[in-house]
Amino acid sequence: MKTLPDFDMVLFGGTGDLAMRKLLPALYQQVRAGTVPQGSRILAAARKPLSREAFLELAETTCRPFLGADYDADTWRAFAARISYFPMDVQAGASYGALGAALGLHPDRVRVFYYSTSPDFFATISDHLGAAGLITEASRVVVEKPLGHDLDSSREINDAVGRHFAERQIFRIDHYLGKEPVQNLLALRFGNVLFEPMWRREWVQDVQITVAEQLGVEGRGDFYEGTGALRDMLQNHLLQLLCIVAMEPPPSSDPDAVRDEKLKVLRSLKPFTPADVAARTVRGQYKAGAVAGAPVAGYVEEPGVAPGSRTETFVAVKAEIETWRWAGVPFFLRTGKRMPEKLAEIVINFRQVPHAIFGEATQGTRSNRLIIRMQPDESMRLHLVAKQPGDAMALHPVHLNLDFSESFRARRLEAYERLLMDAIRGRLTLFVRRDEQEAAWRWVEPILESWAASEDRPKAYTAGSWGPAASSALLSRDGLAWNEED
Ligand SMILES: NC(=O)C1=CN([C@@H]2O[C@H](COP(=O)(O)OP(=O)(O)OC[C@H]3O[C@@H](n4cnc5c(N)ncnc54)[C@H](OP(=O)(O)O)[C@@H]3O)[C@@H](O)[C@H]2O)C=CC1
Ligand SMILES: O=C1O[C@H](COP(=O)(O)O)[C@@H](O)[C@H](O)[C@H]1O
Repeated sequence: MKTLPDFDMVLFGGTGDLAMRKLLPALYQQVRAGTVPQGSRILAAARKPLSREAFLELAETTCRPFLGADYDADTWRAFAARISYFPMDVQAGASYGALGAALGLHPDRVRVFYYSTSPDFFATISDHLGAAGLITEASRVVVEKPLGHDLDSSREINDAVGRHFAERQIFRIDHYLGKEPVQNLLALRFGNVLFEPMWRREWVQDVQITVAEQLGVEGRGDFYEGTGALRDMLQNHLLQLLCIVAMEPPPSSDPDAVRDEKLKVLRSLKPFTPADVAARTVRGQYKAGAVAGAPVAGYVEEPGVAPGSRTETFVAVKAEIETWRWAGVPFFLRTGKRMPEKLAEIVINFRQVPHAIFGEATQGTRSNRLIIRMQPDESMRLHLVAKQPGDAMALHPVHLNLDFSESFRARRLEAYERLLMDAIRGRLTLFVRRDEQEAAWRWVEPILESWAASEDRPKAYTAGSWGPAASSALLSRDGLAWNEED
């Protein structure tokens, strides 16, 4: 892998869940891969009044389980040597002095500010960085999702960040875009001629996107209460996946060429009327149950969750794209916490053969579908039927493995690892542009408004199930069912 340019990365929220589970492990992996130049530095900042040594101890203990067999003490030492820690309140302008002194004057050196804190701080941090003169031409800022809680608040944050950083310096991260199978889907669609003629309403019956988690809110109840599954997952991750499936071939892989096409998809999504919200969305909230054989509490019993909370932990939506390519093809999206398994997949269900010369055997539900799986395993499989060896013309479901993981022995990069490296290199293709983000908010807002105005509560589902029964009904009304393929 190519070496990165010399960089300084300032990690606001350096003691937080995201930093410890994803960001520091991603940087460690790059040190291990030998791509991080000797002089590059990681400057972690958070409120806790820790010494550098205490922070490093906390980081090692917390990150180690996420590194698994890739942890080794020598590499960790080499990684830790690049880290410093700044105890500071990001709201206090005076606390940026020490950070500025450490960063020094290096106008050409890549400087990445990663905002891994609540989005409530993004404007303030940007203002203080600007006032302290810490934003150079070679600076970038990475902002986490969800950005705001609706269109207006996302605009306010984008305006505030945009007062100090040009759009080309703003990296709005959506880690689902960094997942290997998503990259591979782009390669499959735009690197081959085979699928393009079939990638349209004439041949595609429906598309299903599922992101299911076994986890609950994992101590993030306070955060989740004001967020819910629609804002936390669907507004960003699932809609970005939908864009990758549905976009027209871009003229190049240039960031704006790709993002222009995604924007067109978001702008072509059929808007929701209040009646549509009732008919085309389902929201659920888990109650006590069992996941992976262990009993788990219901959402309202989680710390930080208000009694009687109406926050949804599950959402399913039927989306429609009003273009010649996709008219009439339903895109079903669902995501939820405390589901039976961790599963993230995109299923493209192609139409069945128009005339079945082999009888019913070719009409089975298992064939003519492409499954792009991001979790738990990473794979891309085309499900077909083939003749079973032997005398009789008996057909049997088979699949072609399209990601050729056997052919490529290189280590697969974790999504955050790829995206952090892209941010350091200044590559914007896998990051979300402001207009895309706002189009996504515009589309989900009527759902949020209808839910807020409604007397109805989210439908209860037992932890460890696939969500409320209404989720299956959303598809069965079209004579369809969620994929249950292994
Ligand atoms: N966790 C996840 O899986 C994901 C998180 N995100 C987003 O990433 C961001 C961070 O999330 P997460 O790590 O979970 O949040 P946490 O609550 O775990 O961490 C928040 C971090 O912000 C720091 N912080 C809070 N207040 C201040 C302050 N006044 N001054 C300085 N530092 C402060 C905390 O420091 P201290 O510990 O010292 O108080 C802590 O390091 C959020 O925007 C979230 O929406 C996005 C996708 C996934
Ligand atoms: O962005 C988020 O994603 C995680 C799930 O990510 P995954 O890569 O593990 O599927 C989710 O748990 C979290 O609530 C959300 O903020």
